[in-house]
Amino acid sequence: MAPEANGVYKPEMRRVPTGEFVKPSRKTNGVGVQSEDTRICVVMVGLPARGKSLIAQKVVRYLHWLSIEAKTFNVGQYRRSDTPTPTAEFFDTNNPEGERLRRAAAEAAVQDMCKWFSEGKGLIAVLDATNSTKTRRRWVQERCAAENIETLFVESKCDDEELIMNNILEVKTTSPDYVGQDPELAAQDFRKRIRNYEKVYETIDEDEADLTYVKLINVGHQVVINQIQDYLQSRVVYFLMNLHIKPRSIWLSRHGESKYNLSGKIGGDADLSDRGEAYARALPRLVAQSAGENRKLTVWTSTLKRTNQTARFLPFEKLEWKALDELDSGVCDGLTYAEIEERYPDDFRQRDEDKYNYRYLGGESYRDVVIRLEPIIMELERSENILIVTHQAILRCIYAYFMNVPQERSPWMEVPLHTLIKLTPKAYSTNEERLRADIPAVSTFREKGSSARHHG
Ligand SMILES: O=P(O)(O)OC[C@H]1O[C@@](CO)(OP(=O)(O)O)[C@@H](O)[C@@H]1O
Repeated sequence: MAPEANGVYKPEMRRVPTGEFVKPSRKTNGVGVQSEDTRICVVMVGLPARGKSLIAQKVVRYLHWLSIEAKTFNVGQYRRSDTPTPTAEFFDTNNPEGERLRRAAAEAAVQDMCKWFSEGKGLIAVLDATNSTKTRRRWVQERCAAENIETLFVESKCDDEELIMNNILEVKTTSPDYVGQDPELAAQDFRKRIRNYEKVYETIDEDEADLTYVKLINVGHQVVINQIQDYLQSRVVYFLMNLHIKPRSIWLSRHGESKYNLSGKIGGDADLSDRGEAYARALPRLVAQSAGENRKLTVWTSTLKRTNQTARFLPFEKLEWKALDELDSGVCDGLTYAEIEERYPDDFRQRDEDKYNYRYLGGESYRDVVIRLEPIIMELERSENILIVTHQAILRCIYAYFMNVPQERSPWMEVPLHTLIKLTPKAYSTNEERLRADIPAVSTFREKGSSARHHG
């Protein structure tokens, strides 16, 4: 039986030893929700430099990771086709030409979005613009309602000067509106633009009590929610509630080389090899080098011995998560890839064909792992200063979330042993640094399509 029969995901069915090659039906969105009829437009609201684009981009990335088709429609991009580098005066509401062009850009974006929905391309769109007046919001809501699209307004209110300054800094260096301009002049102009918006800005209030909305006050500080309608909306809201946009990094490492890694066996709960042990001893230095001597981190490990042994010399608080245990390889646990190819040739081939969806007989697929990792991602979004010591498949899934790696590629990424990865989320992408410990280890990487037999 297909574990997602009737489009309803039943967690208890996850480990049914069918080994069946399960490809989620088009009717499900991969998290097991039958939501074909639900289409949501997430409407961003807020002054410039309040992190709206960052929030929009994070929501879309999170949804993609969960296999929910989503897309951002950025009104600024539409406006730029007519007015590529406007000055602050363009945004003055007393400037009728500016008003006309801005309205036209909003209309073009909404029109494209409606087309995107009607072509069945996705479930959630994010309309990224200031939508700063009640009239504009009502217009968006009515336009969407006419097309049977739900609206979820997300207002980012922020009076934390440091956060606003950070955003202005980021904008003046990265915004396409100011390409090639003097950064100081760009910042001045941008501040003027904000003042123009402030003159007409209306926060969401009682007059709009019929709208579905979330107000994020100083992102991560306070959240007000109103009229949430359904499961998919509440899912987005829950994610938004956990967000903060303070600058931070996340550190990731696989455990040190294990005795199973040495012999090419997968799964199990083996001890570290001698070289793995050396990595565990070297890790505190490597972390200090990357995070700074005085930074206090919290270390998350799986419940398996190899991650605990790797983390044991780190002078930090440690937390064990079952959800971080390696992908369950079911009946193949303890075998080498060559043995799997020999005993289960069809499975071996099927896994190669679609590694993300292939579920081991009595075990898990990468898709299953993503679902069990969701609480980890939520907790990571809420936290700062986390180092995760985990396994190859788990690390690939977490990495894919931050780096927006598509499902066809994520299970095939090379994540070497004895390497510390530092990820630093930025407004429009995530920076990555890799620090290698000078301790050799086997490679556990197997390329798509390659026979495993000659590896023994
Ligand atoms: O999905 P693939 O590429 O098989 O990688 C996952 C495998 O990586 C391994 C090593 O080969 O993980 P681990 O890092 O825990 O040692 C196996 O235990 C696990 O089955």
